[in-house]
Formats: sequence, C-alpha cells, structure tokens
Amino acid sequence: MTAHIAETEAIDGSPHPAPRVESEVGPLRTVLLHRPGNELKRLTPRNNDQLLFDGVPWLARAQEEHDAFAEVLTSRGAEVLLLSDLLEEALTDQRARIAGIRSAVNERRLGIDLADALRSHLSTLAPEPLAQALMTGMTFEELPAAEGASLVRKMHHPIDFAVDPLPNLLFTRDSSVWVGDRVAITSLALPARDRETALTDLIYAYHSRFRKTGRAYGAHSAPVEGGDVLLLAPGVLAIGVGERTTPAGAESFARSALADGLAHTVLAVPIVQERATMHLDTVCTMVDRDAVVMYPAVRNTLSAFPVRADGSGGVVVDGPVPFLEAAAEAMGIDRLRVIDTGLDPVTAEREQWDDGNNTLAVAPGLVVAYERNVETNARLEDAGVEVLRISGSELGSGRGGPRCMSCPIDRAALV
Ligand SMILES: NC(=O)NCCC[C@H](N)C(=O)O
Repeated sequence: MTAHIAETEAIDGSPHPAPRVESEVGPLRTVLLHRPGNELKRLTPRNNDQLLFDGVPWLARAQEEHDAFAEVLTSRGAEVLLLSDLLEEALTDQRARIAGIRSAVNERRLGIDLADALRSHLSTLAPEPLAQALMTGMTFEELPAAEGASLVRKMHHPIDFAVDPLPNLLFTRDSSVWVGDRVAITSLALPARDRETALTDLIYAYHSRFRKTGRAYGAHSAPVEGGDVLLLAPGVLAIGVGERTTPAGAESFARSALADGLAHTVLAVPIVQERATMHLDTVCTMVDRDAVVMYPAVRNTLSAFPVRADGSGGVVVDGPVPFLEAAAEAMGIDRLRVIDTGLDPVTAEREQWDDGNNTLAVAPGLVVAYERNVETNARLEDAGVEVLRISGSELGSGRGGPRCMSCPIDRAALV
C-alpha cells in the first residue's frame, strides 16, 4: 500500500488529518451523507420508475428518518458531512460553478437559445440557490422568462424537467468511493443518476477540505458504482458486476487500483442483473473483520474472478472460483463467517428486498441496519454483532439501506 501523507484543511481553516478508508469495518471517523431534500418532491407515479424509486416518498418523514440515522452515527463518534453543505461551500469557487452549471444545462434538450438563457440565469445565483437548483432540478415553468419566443418552452409541458432532479443523491455510496487515501469518482450506469458524479467531482476538486486529496480510477467512463465496491480488508477489494457495474468497469477499476498500489487483489464478482440485486452490497455487506451478512440464495453460488498485478504493469485474471473461499484466501484468514439474511426463503427474500443485507459498519461487530428486518437483525445479534436499528419506511422506497446511504471518507485502521 502506498503511504501518502497529506494534510487536508477544513473550510474554516482548521486542520483535518488526511482521511483514508482501508476496510468496511474500521471505526468510522468521517462519513458523507445526503439529507433528502426537495428533489424527492419531484417524484410522481409517472416518473418514479425512471427515477429509480419504488414509490413516492413523504419528504418530511424521510428527513426525520435520515436525521435519526445521522444522529446514530454522530452518537458513535463519526463526523457526518452533508453533501448539500459541501456542494454549497464548493460553489463559492468560480471553477466549481462553471462545472456545476455545465453539467446541468443540456443543450440537446433545451436548444441553443434556452440553454444560453438558463446558463445566464444559473450564473447569477448565489451558492445556496445554485446548489438547490443542481440537486432539485428545474421544470420548464420554473425557468426564468426568456427573451424572445422559445419553441422549446412552448412545446414542453410546464412541469417537464428542463434540468433533471437527482433524488438518488440520497445514496452517497454510489457516486464516489474512497480506497486508501484516494477518492474515486465513479461512473454511474443509468441516465437518472448520471449527473450525480458531476457534483461529487466538483466537491472533491474544489472544496478546500479535499484540495489535497488524490484521485483513484481517473477519467474512466466504463460504469462502476460504489455499491458494488467492497473493501474486504486492506488491499483486498471485491467488485460486483451486474445490473450497474460492467465487466469493463470492473477491469478498469481493478487495473487502476492495482497500478496505484491501493490493492493487491481485486475479486470481480458476478451478480444477477436485476433490480433486487442491483449492487453487490444488496446481497452482502461486512459486519465484522471476518464476517458478512449475506443473502442465502447466493451463498453457495457466488463466484469470483481474482485479478492481481503481474509484476510488469499488467494483470493476471484467475477463476472463476467460489467467492467465499477466494475472499478468505485474499484476506489471509481461515474463513469468512457468513450470517444469513432472514429465517426461511420467503423471509430472506423479503428482508433482502428491504435492504436486510445492506448494513453499515460503524466499527467491527457494530452495524446500523433497518429495524424492519427483524429476522436478519436477530441473526446478526445471535452471531455477536451489535445492531443499531433505524427506521426506513420512507428512505427505503428508493431501495437502499444504511450502506447505500453513506460514503465513508475516513475510517480508523483495523488493529
Ligand atoms: N448501493 C446501493 O445499493 N444503492 C442503492 C441505490 C438505489 C437507487 N434508487 C438506484 O436504483 O440506483
């Protein structure tokens, strides 16, 4: 592993030690969340499928649930950073403003004249309303009155989106991933989420706290989503390949992590390409340094293609081999303990759907989980894992649990 020692500086000038994340379970020190905002109010029964929600959440309750989630993390000693705060602070930099506005103005949709008018309007906004516009999007009726006639404006319905909203910002896990002391801006597979990475990119590029942070993965475009990337142990990554992350994305990410010395082994793990298993972290998350909670339906079939550096700038790909064995071997442990979701196949299927597998470790053997997954949580406790329960009746309508809703930026090393 490269030992890159960088001092980062907070926006208020106070020093922060250089952040790093080398595991899924090291004590959580800093985490990025997004408190859901008005972007959720854009969801309707007509657009929720396309915007990747399974319902139309109640914003006020979703915010209460999210506040409680953040409070659990804070009470366990983690510093919670909110994406909207970082975005607003980053947008005090003119270069960030240009990048944000460029990502939001879609000339193909708006035509040249309306695009110009929108660009001019957005560039007059202060950081806070600009951040809001970038996250919440804009409808045609919310656009400023353009000079002259606009066929585009006339022919669109007033509530069509001129700038798409980003309701899935809630799932901060997917749009950036920390590996060691570097941050990777991912490449999201679906149009509904595409623009999220423009925001994480500008935050990490221009927020003063992250000015010295190095990048992993570079400017690759093959899809890789953070929910597919698990840091099984220092130097050992697993990358799910399925509905979102593609084989090309996994290969690029693996090559880049190996070349940068951020990993010695990357396990590419095929998962079924369907919504219920959209990311590897929907079927498996780590709950202790040697234990995972896993959907039993995949336990015996999950396989892996181990990818390692060949010592001369290339990679060697092996497999497929059984995932659990390959993981234990790469992690240097005898075996990876497996705690099953649910009780019986039907309960397991229900609790997997409701993110029973999607736990967030705050420390080894201490995880945050949705309270509704009663059987899975009981199994975790039987296995000696402490469970901090949160409610997620509204948050869960986007199909994501505590791991999906969090991007760890700094975890203490495992000792
Ligand atoms: N890591 C995750 O599994 N994230 C959940 C993402 C849910 C979001 N509605 C999506 O479909 O992308």
